[in-house]
Amino acid sequence: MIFQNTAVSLRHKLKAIELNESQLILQLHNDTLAYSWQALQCSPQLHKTPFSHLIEIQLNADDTSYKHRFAAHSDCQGQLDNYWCNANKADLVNTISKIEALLKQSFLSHRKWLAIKDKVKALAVNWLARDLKCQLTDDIQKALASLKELVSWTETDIAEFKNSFINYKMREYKSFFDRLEQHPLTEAQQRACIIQDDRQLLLAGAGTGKTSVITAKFKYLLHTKQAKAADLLVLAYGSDASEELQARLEEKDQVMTFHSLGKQIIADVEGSVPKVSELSTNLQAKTAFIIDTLQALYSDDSFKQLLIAFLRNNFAYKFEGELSTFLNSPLKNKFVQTIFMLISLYKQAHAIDKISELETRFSDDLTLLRHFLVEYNLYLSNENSIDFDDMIIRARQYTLSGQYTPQWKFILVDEFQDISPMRAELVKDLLANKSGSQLFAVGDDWQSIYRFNGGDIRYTTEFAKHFGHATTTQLDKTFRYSQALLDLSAEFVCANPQQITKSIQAFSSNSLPAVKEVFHTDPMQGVSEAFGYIANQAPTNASVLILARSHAALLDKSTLQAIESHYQQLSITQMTFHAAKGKEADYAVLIGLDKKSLPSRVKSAPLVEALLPQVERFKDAEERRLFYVALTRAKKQLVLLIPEQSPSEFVMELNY
Ligand SMILES: Nc1ncnc2c1ncn2[C@@H]1O[C@H](COP(=O)(O)OP(=O)(O)OP(=O)(O)O)[C@@H](O)[C@H]1O
Repeated sequence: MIFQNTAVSLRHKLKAIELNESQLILQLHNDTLAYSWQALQCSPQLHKTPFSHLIEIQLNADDTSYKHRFAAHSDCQGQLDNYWCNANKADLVNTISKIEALLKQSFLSHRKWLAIKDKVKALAVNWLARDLKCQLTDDIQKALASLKELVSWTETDIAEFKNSFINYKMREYKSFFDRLEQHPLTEAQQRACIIQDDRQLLLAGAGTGKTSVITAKFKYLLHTKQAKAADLLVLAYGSDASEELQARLEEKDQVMTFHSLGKQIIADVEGSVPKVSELSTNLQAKTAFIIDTLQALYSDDSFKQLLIAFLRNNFAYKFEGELSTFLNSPLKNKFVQTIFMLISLYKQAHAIDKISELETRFSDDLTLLRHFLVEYNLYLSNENSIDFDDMIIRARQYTLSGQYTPQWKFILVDEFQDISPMRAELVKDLLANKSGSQLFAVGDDWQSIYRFNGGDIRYTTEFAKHFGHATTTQLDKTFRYSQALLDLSAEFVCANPQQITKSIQAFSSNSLPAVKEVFHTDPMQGVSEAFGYIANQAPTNASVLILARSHAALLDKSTLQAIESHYQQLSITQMTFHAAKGKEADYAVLIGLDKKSLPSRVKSAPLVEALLPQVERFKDAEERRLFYVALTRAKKQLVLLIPEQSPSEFVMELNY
């Protein structure tokens, strides 16, 4: 079809335009330009000017538009649109149907939406810039209606769409979610399984079923064929949690601690499982190493001065006699422990480039520490071994250098509130080196209690800042204890305004008061009164956890044995507040609740403090969370042994 220029003027460089199925041909006086319809960003547009027309052509290849003066035949625009639509409709219809399929197929993750948004934007430029002056076929009209809707989606529309997707999947997989665990999953638990954003944080409180959700999500991803077992990695904080998760999943190899993950990555690259140094596991070996190092270096006067200053500043120890005097003092063990802690923290801080900022403030202590580090590294290399920090450090190096290529599409991390910077960086590296991989972090900022091991609560409270755009949801029911215990423990922990507010309800009611107070003037009298009370009302085989802030505050072995043999109908275990994380029992008996012991204000060496994550502004923030952990272990009743003379300020603050 040819449209001749209807005006004759030198300003009109176009003689005619020719349209056929495949091309638009512009005949100029001295040239011919041919464009395939697909090369045109949108249908050429005729603009009416006072004396003529302009035909405007926009090429896909660049963003400039080309305009030619041309006096048009009246039907020219309709035909231009018609040819362009016919040639480009397959792209529109196919892209829109792919987008629709993508939206239905899996959860609308942030990355997926960004990709869809880009496509929608490009199509809108092509198709929606102006009304097309031709008859549109049904399939084009349908696709354009979808395009118009997608292009106008606001954040609220996206949220609504995601919500209806989740509701649809909850209906579709109802019987799966009902039968997955011993109990049907709650709506919040199901939602956490279905949501599959690139970065997802599930915030929970104590006893809200975090472990149930991790295992359920793992099984859901497999069941819905979004993942094969090899695509999934579950990371647990410690070996207890890892074993519990392994026990609940068939695909046991997919569950690891951070250390076993590091070990596996190293073994993969190096071809053999690395040997773990005895200095990491054996206290005697540690002590011998420190003594040997001290004896070897003590004759160096500068080392001696650094050591004397370190002991004075950190332990108020005055070096008066020989090295042997110090080595026979009770401080020796604490010194061994501190140096090993410093070696570990130094390595962790070094791995994330955090040492330089401490150089000036801790110049002497760092110099002393480096003496130990040199010897330590020599020891490990002679032994051809690594320590626990190396497992993560080396795994990161191999991942960053490309020697190791992670295969996991879905990384699920338990106890996220206690993740340390080095571990968080390893997770980031694994995600960055597997395109499209997703992170599901499950944590409870109210139970973050491992700062002394490098745990940094800010990875949870500022999750998106560290990991990028994220969907955060909460578990809203606790299955462990009554509303009364829930209220008092939540109020206590949230006295710190930095803790994230959560709305949690108790799943079941309990006829017993939340707390039984046992006031005492003598701790032993308190213990026997507490057990008398429990034995009176508890059914046979009721479980009891005796909990204390420190090992020193726990019952001595003979007292515990005496209680166990007196109350054989009860199943009694004792542990520290820290060790109780993740545990539950019918009754929790909290002991050692005196002013001096709780909150603990034991100070670490200043360099240790500086190497650990920043201290929170709120006073005793971590101690408060630790007490919250202890308060939330009891299913039936919490028994508080309160010294009449000097009760802990934490106990006085409880509102029941
Ligand atoms: N949907 C549910 N219905 C009934 N009980 C449930 C449900 N989900 C979990 N539970 C039960 O709740 C209890 C607590 O679960 P779990 O140990 O996973 O909690 P948690 O959030 O890890 O607790 P914590 O942080 O205190 O260790 C368990 O006994 C578990 O079986």
